[in-house]
Amino acid sequence: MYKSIEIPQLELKVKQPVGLFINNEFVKSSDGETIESINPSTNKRITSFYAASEEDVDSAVQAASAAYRKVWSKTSPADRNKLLYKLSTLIEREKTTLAALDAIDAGKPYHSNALQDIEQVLDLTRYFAGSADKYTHGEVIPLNDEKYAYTIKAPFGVVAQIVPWNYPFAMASWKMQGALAAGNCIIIKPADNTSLSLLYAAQLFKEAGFPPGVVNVLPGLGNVTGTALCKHPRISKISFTGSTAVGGKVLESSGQSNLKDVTLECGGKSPAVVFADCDLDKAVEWTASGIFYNSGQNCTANSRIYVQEAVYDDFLKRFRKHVSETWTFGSKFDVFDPECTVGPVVSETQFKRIHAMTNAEQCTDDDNPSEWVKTQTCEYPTESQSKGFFIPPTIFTNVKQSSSLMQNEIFGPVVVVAPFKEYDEAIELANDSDYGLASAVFTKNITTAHRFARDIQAGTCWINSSNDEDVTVPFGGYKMSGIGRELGAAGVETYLQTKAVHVNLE
Ligand SMILES: NC(=O)C1=CN([C@@H]2O[C@H](COP(=O)(O)OP(=O)(O)OC[C@H]3O[C@@H](n4cnc5c(N)ncnc54)[C@H](O)[C@@H]3O)[C@@H](O)[C@H]2O)C=CC1
Ligand code: BAL
Repeated sequence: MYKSIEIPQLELKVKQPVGLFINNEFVKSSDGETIESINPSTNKRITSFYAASEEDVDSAVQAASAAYRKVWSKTSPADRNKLLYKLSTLIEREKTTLAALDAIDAGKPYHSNALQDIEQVLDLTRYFAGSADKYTHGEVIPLNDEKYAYTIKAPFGVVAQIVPWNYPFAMASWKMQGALAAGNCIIIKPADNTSLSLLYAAQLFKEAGFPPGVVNVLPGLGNVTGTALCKHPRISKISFTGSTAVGGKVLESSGQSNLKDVTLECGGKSPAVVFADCDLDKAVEWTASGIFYNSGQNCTANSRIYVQEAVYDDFLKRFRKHVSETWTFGSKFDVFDPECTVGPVVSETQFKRIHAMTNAEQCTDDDNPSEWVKTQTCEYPTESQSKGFFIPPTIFTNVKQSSSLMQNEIFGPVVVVAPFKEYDEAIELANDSDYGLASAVFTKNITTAHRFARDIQAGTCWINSSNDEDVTVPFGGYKMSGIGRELGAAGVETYLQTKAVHVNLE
């Protein structure tokens, strides 16, 4: 159930679990199916691991249901606090390995990105440890002299969680730690192309003292393991992060099975609006990191930048220069090189998808590809330099608002920059999207800033920053970007249902 993975850049030898984690044990899948993990920096195989079948999903549900009934529903918030806190100390001990696994599996630059993910996981594990006895209270509601009511916040019991590949261990932790703090047992499916860090972390939950069956990790394919989780009648809640298309399928499966509660965190096409009165250099820095961090594979990436006409040319000049100097593959095409700030995209599928979108291979009547102006701030690596999925930071201008580049989520290091004249036009352009996840505004005018925050149709608005997250602040989307919120108090509350108790003293 373990394989050895060597990471020579850190002189690290990892004893990697490769089984399904059910009842605190790593086991083979019932049908013996496996998945290969590929290193996107090299396009070479790392290892393979077991993939859960429908039967395995059922075994995990049985394990989680039994654990909930016999043990976990009887634990106190204080016990859950202690277990989560202990978990945080183990994650801290294993920080290097967890970050290194995400670096080789997802192509994350180790120094500037993968380590930051684990720092965030540490913050949120401590935060949710402290939340276990704070966001789980009901309330008392006085009715009349003889009657009152109170509410109990009750966990769902068994919840399923499906996470994507852009922040493998961090996205899992956003969901797991909150659900556990609220008192649920969980079955979590990592993305099939980035399962290693979560499998490694599974053993830390056991070491921390979580009883068997409380945490189950089922790697597997979306249309097998994911579908079986979405349709299972004994799972009461599902939380999903990934594409809007699959988010729709999760909702559909819930409707066709048992109306399980659904939280969705889906795609985005987040605008950044740069007013002429802002600090232009700071706006350049924030919007560049807001699109090129994690190679643009962020649901909140500011992939559309609208700049007020008076500073449009100046912004573009400074933006191109800053990106070419700061956002780089590094000379070694190695995510462990401290110079590397732009890693490869996660897979060959994503590489080809982004290539097709940016080379007008999927154009509609609304596109104007012959007029697009495209700047790449560096070259693709040659075959001898790297066989990895590196895509140069790419800046488009002269793109119509209705164009696919402007409307569709690209999920790569690709940004479109366009001019606007006045506030009303800016807000209209910014809101012209099916998505509504995040937004950013750059201005020194306090009225403009807060007007924008009021008018923008998005779950997050950054004033004079971008893609700035904090585990205490709720996160989620308007429109087709999702349903519900994660992180902050919402990260626990979303895993609780309310029971009303009516008391009659007559
Ligand atoms: N909002 C976000 O953070 C993310 C957005 N995306 C968007 O989706 C595009 C495609 O990426 P994909 O890997 O195809 O995302 P995806 O939505 O297919 O994958 C996300 C997760 O859902 C699972 N899944 C896939 N099909 C499923 C199904 N039928 N039922 C249940 N679970 C299923 C996958 O195994 C994975 O764990 C990206 O280019 C990007 O635009 C992708 C990943 C994360
Ligand atoms: N930064 C975590 C959520 C996302 O952007 O995909």
